[in-house]
Order: sequence, then structure tokens, then C-alpha cells
Amino acid sequence: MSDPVMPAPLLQIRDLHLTMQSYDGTAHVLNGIDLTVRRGEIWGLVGESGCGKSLTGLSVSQLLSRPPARYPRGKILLEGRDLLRLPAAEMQRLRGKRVGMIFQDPTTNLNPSFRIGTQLADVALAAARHDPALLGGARGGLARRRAAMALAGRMLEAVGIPEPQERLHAFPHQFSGGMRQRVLIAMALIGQPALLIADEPTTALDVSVQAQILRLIRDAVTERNMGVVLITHNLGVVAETCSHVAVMYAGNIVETGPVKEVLERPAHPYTRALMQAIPTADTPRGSLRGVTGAVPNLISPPPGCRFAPRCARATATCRAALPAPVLVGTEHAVACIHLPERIAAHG
Ligand SMILES: Nc1ncnc2c1ncn2[C@@H]1O[C@H](COP(=O)(O)OP(=O)(O)OP(=O)(O)O)[C@@H](O)[C@H]1O
Repeated sequence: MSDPVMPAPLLQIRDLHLTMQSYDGTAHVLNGIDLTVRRGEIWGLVGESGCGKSLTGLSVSQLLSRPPARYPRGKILLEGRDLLRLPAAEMQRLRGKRVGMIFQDPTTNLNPSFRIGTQLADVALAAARHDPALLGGARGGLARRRAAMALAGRMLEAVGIPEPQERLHAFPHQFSGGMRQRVLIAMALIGQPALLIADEPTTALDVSVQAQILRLIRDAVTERNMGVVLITHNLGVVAETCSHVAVMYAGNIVETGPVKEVLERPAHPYTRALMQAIPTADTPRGSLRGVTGAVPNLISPPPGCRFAPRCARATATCRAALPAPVLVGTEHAVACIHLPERIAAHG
């Protein structure tokens, strides 16, 4: 039954399982994840390196080749359509038009040999093949190219690039890292996607530029009423930018909810450990203060709760079965058996 208050979900990931075949064996990288994103929401997907954040984003964008990727179970519903079952041509149409993507390193995603305007206009022309209104219905090669270039200029302006008309003629190497990331955001937004997947979009940038780019993403969500999945290992970025957060550990989402609620009342031992690791800026990636060990090998992951081998509270029950998420607050769910509410409910 539809909820009268909540807008319809944009993205629904349901019980998604992903395996990756490699020389060493089959890695069980996503182990039944669930996530619902609505328009206007910015979901932070957070966790240590190797927890499956990027592979979740690449799954939604359908950018993993099958094989080595396989989806033995689950669904990825975008506006109700299961992306796992769409023909490749149909998915190609949705990419850019319904799902936009931004990745970490702006240098590898722009072609150094072509002017910025040409690259943006090409993306606009490709998107307009499925949505002629993007170019104001322009007909004929030259008129379409002109309209695409005009749209490219407007997009550069929208992402805060000064003198956008002049900058259309520049090459990527003439832009700073922050400017290049703005261009990539313009490129991701040019087809007016409903959902944006941003994978560590600010990790390669210095802190002040990072703040500008995050503000730009927030503004784009407000102006365009999009949904965003922001992949990051940084809880500070989540606190500053996101409306909701999903904490991932070794292929499972262990805690979800509104950012304020989860960060003020973290309930999963892994979320608590991540938060304890925040104060030291120089904590190495992949290590958590106070928690020994590392993310397990996903070819032979531990049975039951995958965090159990590192968890001081783990019992035989934790190692026997993966705990189902339980609600501990409004929209705040946690997959751990050691919660007071759950213990009370089970007597
Ligand atoms: N092509 C592949 N073949 C086999 N295993 C893979 C492949 N790509 C990724 N993996 C494994 O899948 C797991 C999840 O990787 P993923 O890149 O999604 O993690 P992540 O949380 O995004 O980490 P990071 O923050 O380092 O990007 C890792 O254990 C990784 O070793």
C-alpha cells in the first residue's frame, strides 16, 4: 500500500546479492542489501574500504560486466523498473537520462584532447536522442549542435564556473581539480537525471574545494528534486551533506536512518567504531581505533553477522545467522541482536 505522506521511492534495492568471479574464487561482495531512496533525499553510503560501496553504486548504474559480476538474487528498482532485467539498450537509454554518475578522479573521466564545451555538448546530444526537449526541439545537425553548446554553457554556469562561455573553449588541463569536478557534475546533470550516484566525488580535492562541491550537490538536489547516493568513507562528509545514511560492512547494510538520528544515537557496534575513528584526521583508511582486525575476505566471509569476528559483544547466535534489521527509531533500523529493544521484544 502506498504511504500518503512519503513520496514514491525513486530507487529501491531489494535483497541484492552480488558475486564477483576472480582467479582466487567467487567473492560474495553484496550479501542481501536493501535501500530505498526518494526524491529530495541524499543518502550517504559509508563504510571502510572494501565494504562494497562502489560495487553498490556500479550495480545501480549497471556498469559491471556480467561476468565477472553475477546477481544471484535481488532487485534494483528505478522508478519501479528492475534494472537487472532491462535489455542493455534500454539501460543505456536510462544512463545519463535517469541515472547520472560522478566518480572520484576528475582527471580520468574527462578526455584531455577535447575542449570542455565539446565534451559537454556530446553528452547533451546523446541525452537529447531520447529527449529532444533537452535541446528545445532543435532540428538538423547544426541547430542541434548549437543548442547543445548553449546548454553546455548554461550547465557550466549552473555549477559555478566563472565566464562559462569562454571556458567552453578550454581543455581539461587548463582547469583546476575542483573545476574539473564541477565539469563532471555538469556532465552528470545535463540529461536531468532523477538519481545521481556520486562515488567519493570530493576525496581527491582539498578541504575548501570539497565543501564547495558538496554544497553544489546539495543545491542541485534542492533545485532539481533529485535523489542522491553519495558514496564516502568519511562520516564528516555524511554529517555535512546527507539527509540519510546507510552504514555498510563487508557487503551488508548494518544501520540506516536519518543522518541526525544515526549520528546522535549510533546503535550498531560497527557504526559506533566508525564514529570513534572520526577525531583523528590521520587515522589510516581501513583501520578503526579500538576495533582489531580488518574487513574480511569476501571469498570466504565469516558466517552469520560478518562483523562478529571484530565485535566485542559477539556470541554464538551472532555467528549462526545474519541478523535482520530492526527499527529502533523513526526510519532508523539496525541489524544487530544486541539492541535493548530487541532483547526486550524477545523476552
Ligand atoms: N573485479 C573484482 N573482482 C573480485 N572482487 C572484487 C572486484 N572488485 C571489487 N572486488 C571486491 O569487492 C569488495 C568491495 O569492493 P568495493 O570497491 O565496492 O568497496 P568500497 O567499499 O567501495 O571500497 P573503497 O572505499 O576502497 O572504494 C572488495 O572486497 C573488493 O576486493
